[in-house]
Amino acid sequence: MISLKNVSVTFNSKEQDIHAVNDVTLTIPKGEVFGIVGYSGAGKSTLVRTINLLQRPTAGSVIVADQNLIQLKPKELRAARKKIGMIFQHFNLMASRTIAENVAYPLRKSGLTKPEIKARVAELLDLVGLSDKSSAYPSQLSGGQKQRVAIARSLANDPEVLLCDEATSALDPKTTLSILELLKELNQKLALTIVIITHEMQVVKEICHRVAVMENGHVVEAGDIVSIFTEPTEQLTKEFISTATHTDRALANLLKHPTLLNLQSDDVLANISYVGASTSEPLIAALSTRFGVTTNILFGNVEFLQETPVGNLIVVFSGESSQRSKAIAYLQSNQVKVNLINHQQKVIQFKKETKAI
Ligand SMILES: Nc1ncnc2c1ncn2[C@@H]1O[C@H](COP(=O)(O)OP(=O)(O)OP(=O)(O)O)[C@@H](O)[C@H]1O
Repeated sequence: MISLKNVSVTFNSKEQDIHAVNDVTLTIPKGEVFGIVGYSGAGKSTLVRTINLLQRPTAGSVIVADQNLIQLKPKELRAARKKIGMIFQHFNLMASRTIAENVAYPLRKSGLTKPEIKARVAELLDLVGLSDKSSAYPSQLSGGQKQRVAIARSLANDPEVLLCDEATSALDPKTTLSILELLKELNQKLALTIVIITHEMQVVKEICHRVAVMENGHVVEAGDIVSIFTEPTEQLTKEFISTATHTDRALANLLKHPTLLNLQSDDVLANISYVGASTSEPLIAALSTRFGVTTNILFGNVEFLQETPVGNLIVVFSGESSQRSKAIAYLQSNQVKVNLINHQQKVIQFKKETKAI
């Protein structure tokens, strides 16, 4: 559906050239929800704006629905753009027009008659759950409702692609979830291809099939959501993931209060993680019966990524050293990853870090 090949965007200024996007190649198939994450300034907005040529790349090609947008004449490009909807962080609604008029706006040159436009607007407002707000004005709506109107408007011309530029960043967590639910529904109902840019891994985790991580204009890592969450290779990706799984924060809290850990000489602290149908419970029970090793779970986070369960636990293994090693090998042979945590070193490091702050 979308193919970006060696796309670069350079902004020239007197002082310096800014390489906002640097040689990015990405393919997004039809019907996929694709996330682009990165810190502020990574180049996400610039990259996503090349998909509808709001930003013309300095180099590379942009192919959407088998058309190379860069080679299109202005009239052809206008037609192609109708098939690419876009929503923004601040909704961009017209304050002086009603909700129905806002949604009808993209249809003004569609060739539809007035009654046809009215029917289409009613259908779109129904799709986003706002049929009762058609005569209201944007100022009378909550942020979540305004984003629903923006979504209805972006769908007016039946697009095949929807670009979402930080679409939930101005919303509270509950409203964010409801907008993500709506996007998920539209993706499934309309086979809409969705590209979401965000700095929140939580958003990616909720809705995306695949994700790309950006830094300094480059895509540093990309992959399906389960692989990225369970086997990230880049440090930046790991940082983003820990914000969504909360494991790092839990570990920091435990290290801040070593009495909570209360480790004995035969104890080891570890972070264990697993993917897929196997749950940790029977395996942990087996460590006790097979090896005489007890497992104390200090923190647990189990969630579903695209219907695949992914578990992350912080545990203390207690038992005789050689039995502990056998128990850990047993977990590993059952596809459970075990990372031993050198807690003394971590506590020293943690104390240094907090002093530095
Ligand atoms: N029109 C422009 N002219 C000059 N520099 C620009 C322009 N647009 C973006 N930039 C620069 O390009 C880089 C990437 O910006 P971009 O907005 O794409 O990042 P981002 O990852 O979307 O960040 P944010 O999440 O803060 O929007 C930044 O250094 C930015 O200052």
